[in-house]
Amino acid sequence: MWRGFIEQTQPVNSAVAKVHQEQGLRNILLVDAQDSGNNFLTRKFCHLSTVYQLKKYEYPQLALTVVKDEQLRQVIEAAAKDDYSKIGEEDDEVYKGILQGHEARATKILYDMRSTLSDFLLRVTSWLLYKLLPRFLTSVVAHPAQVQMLIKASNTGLPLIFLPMHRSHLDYILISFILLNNNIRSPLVAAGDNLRIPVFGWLLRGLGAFFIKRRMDPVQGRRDTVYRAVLHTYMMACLRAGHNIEFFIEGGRTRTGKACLPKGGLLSVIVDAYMDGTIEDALLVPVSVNYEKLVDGNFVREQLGQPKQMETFWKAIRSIWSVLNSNYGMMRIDFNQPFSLRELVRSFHACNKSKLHTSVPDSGGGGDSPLQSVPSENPKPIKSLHTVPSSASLYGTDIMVEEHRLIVESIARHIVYDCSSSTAVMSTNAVAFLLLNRFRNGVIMDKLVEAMEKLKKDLFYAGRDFGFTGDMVDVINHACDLLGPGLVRRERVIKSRDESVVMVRPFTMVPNVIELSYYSNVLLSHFVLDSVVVTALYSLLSADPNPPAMVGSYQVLPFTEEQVQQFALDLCEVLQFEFIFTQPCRQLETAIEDVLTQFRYKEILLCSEVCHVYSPV
Ligand SMILES: CCCCCCCCCCCCCCCC(=O)SCCNC(=O)CCNC(=O)[C@H](O)C(C)(C)COP(=O)(O)OP(=O)(O)OC[C@H]1O[C@@H](n2cnc3c(N)ncnc32)[C@H](O)[C@@H]1OP(=O)(O)O
Repeated sequence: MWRGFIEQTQPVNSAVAKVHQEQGLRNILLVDAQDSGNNFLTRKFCHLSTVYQLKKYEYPQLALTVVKDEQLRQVIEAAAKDDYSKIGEEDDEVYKGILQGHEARATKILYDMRSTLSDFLLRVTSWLLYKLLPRFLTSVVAHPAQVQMLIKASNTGLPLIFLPMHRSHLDYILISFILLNNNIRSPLVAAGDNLRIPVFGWLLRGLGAFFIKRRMDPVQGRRDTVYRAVLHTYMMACLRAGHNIEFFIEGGRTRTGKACLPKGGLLSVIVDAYMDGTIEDALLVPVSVNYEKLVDGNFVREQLGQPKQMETFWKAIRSIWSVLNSNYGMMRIDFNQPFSLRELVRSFHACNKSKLHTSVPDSGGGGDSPLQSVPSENPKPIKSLHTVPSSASLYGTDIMVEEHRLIVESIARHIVYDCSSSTAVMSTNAVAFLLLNRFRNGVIMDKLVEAMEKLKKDLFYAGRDFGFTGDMVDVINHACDLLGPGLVRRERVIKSRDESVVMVRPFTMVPNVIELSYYSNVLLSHFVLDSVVVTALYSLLSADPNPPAMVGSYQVLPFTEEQVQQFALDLCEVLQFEFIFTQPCRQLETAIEDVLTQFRYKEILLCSEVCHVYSPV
């Protein structure tokens, strides 16, 4: 029901509010009317008064500065000379014509790209969002301490570079909304130019979007140097002018629920800006976002191989209308500890010096992965995971040194790893994970409750945060309601004459499983290395023709820990384009050793002097 224009300050759902209180979180959709002063009007129109009182920032428009940039001019001239030399004619008029063509193109690229961020538009949109968001989200939850940390970071005067995981179109809206309402300068956000659609494109541009091509060089093998130079110069100018910047390092929304491998193009510009002294430092802020229910529908069509549908004005209107009339539960946003770019680069230099001496060159020509950027304690040949190298900077003409590429890639991977391991686990993630991986044939409610408690405990000890608390039966029912009867069904089954139990089952048709696994995959980052080690153990076991000897209820495994470790490393190499297994500043070998130690601690594996013994459970 439309809530009218008299403004709501009471929790929409008091049970939800209680959960937030317990976890020390804050629903940012609620405005404390008491803070707005005692005036009747400011209490009644607290949203209006909130947006009115926001800190005013200047958002300089930079198109003119960029057009006049000397380095950009040089790239344009170089491109014109290149084209002119291909014609093979000596005629100044022809050259002038080509040059003008390139200049006109650069100007058009720039005007299509630039943001027109406006303080007024931000305030109006913020007010509108206070009205609209509660219609389809029960809460948008952030940690006040994290917001305070951002305010402190923003007070340093350094540019903040927000690097969120991308799950939904709501991500960037809510990030800007939170920043704005906490008096932090709103960022310029890199948007794919597929979003430059009528009306919405204009609106997004005014709210901070700058539009980029999703593929730098649409024609394979031909570098679009002019485009690259415009983008590079524009971003440099933005940093110089004190703008904060945001971009989705994964390059698009995840279709599977698991983190995508990062893209280095825009990040390389930020690193360049520090390296060439344009900025003295920048604070990189990884941001994790998660939704109880995904607002953008599902990606099943695309997962089944059908092409992505283009964004259009009418499609956007239809989606907004359908979103406004549904319930998507809670959205959770976590701002992680900002990294100083200067510190990152310094520590990379320090670590990498010794690493470059200890590592063995990769035969595939891919260079060394930053996965091994910290040198081993006992220098031994390090297994290198292949990466696809870039040989030139985004600027298009500079040759990029290998170390620069490694720094960018290492930072990018670190950010994605941090974001995915600090993503709060929602009720829907936990329920989908258990139903798909443990109880595909269904499970009675009591057993599911037990499994949820155990999962929660395991994740808690591993340092994961949750988007749910309270009675587990309620949590499961809430998750099942949100997932909907198309994915999970609950039915009462007769257990004995006068006893019936609730059975929870996932639908196991392919499209339903794909959709459910989107929710479940949020937990992949937590289990992936364990799974690799277990797969290594089983593979070694099944490769042995003799049945394993038994000692009591334990099987004796005829191989050493080193063999398991080596096999696990090989598996990681196979899966390197699917997962980031550990932080780049940590050795993969160490991470695998830690998994084995955990297995011994949990008595999944027992260790004897000659071999390993493991419980078949
Ligand atoms: C009040 C509230 C208001 C609320 C309301 C606010 C809303 C207001 C905002 C709306 C905003 C919408 C936001 C939508 C969300 C998206 O649209 S997400 C999609 C768009 N964003 C992104 O993709 C960002 C991340 N992507 C990148 O950085 C990509 O690299 C690029 C720049 C798009 C290029 O991608 P690509 O063409 O696939 O090429 P890629 O392989 O990455 O490399 C390109 C070049 O980068 C350089 N490069 C790549 N890797 C490296 C490396 N490791 N080291 C150095 N250089 C490197 C090289 O020069 C490379 O060229 P080559 O050497 O390969 O020739």
